[in-house]
Amino acid sequence: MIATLHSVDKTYWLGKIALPALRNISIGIRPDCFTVIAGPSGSGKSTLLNVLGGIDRPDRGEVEIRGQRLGQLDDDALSDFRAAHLGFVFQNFNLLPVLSAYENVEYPLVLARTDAATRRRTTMDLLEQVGLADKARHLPGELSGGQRQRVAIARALIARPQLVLADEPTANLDSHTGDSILALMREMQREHHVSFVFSSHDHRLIEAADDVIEIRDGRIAAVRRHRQAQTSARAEAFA
Ligand SMILES: Nc1ncnc2c1ncn2[C@@H]1O[C@H](COP(=O)(O)OP(=O)(O)OP(=O)(O)O)[C@@H](O)[C@H]1O
Repeated sequence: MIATLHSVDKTYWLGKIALPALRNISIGIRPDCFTVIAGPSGSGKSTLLNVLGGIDRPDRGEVEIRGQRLGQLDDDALSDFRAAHLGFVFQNFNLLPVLSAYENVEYPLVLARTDAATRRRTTMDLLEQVGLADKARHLPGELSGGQRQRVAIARALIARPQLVLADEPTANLDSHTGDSILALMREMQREHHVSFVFSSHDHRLIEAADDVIEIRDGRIAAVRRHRQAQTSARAEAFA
């Protein structure tokens, strides 16, 4: 498993009123797979992704990514860990409005102090892969929703993460654009050999997934694994 949650609880408090969002969640995310966290509105999908991605800390239990227990990291170390190993895609794209498409994609490499020649090559390469090489100089405000999400996907992949987390990435797109974003994410997942984990109630995303983790009222309702992980299939081929 590339990531695991062990007995995770998370409760929000509104004054003295407890709102349990995750209750005793234990799951494993397989490497090289496309996993969907599915469930109705309010079931805890976003909370689960935030805890998995180290954006929020659980009240109880442990999150482990590539053997690193996130609970053992202080806030600075956790933020460095996220930058080095995780990519994020959000439903509202979260691009920096004053930076061009190129600069938005390049930004994580600037933070990582990658040299200029590598930055340029990697950024242009990814913009090409997401079909936006000709829009490199455009600001997010000059791009369509689908194009903005393509920029966000390129940005999520640029630091070569092993795990990309996407919170309802097609929710703000029409169904045709959503389909093309889904196809792009699938292609990128296979090409870059990363694991993608999405939250969604979009049935097309759920059908396209290797693994579906269903969540209801903060609890795991079902786990369906549709495809043998590529890594284990490869391992068997060499056995
Ligand atoms: N910051 C917060 N403060 C208080 N309660 C919260 C907060 N964030 C989420 N919740 C509550 O926790 C529960 C789970 O919310 P969460 O956003 O994880 O669900 P979701 O499945 O992602 O929903 P949606 O599909 O509508 O985005 C809900 O009852 C929600 O009201």
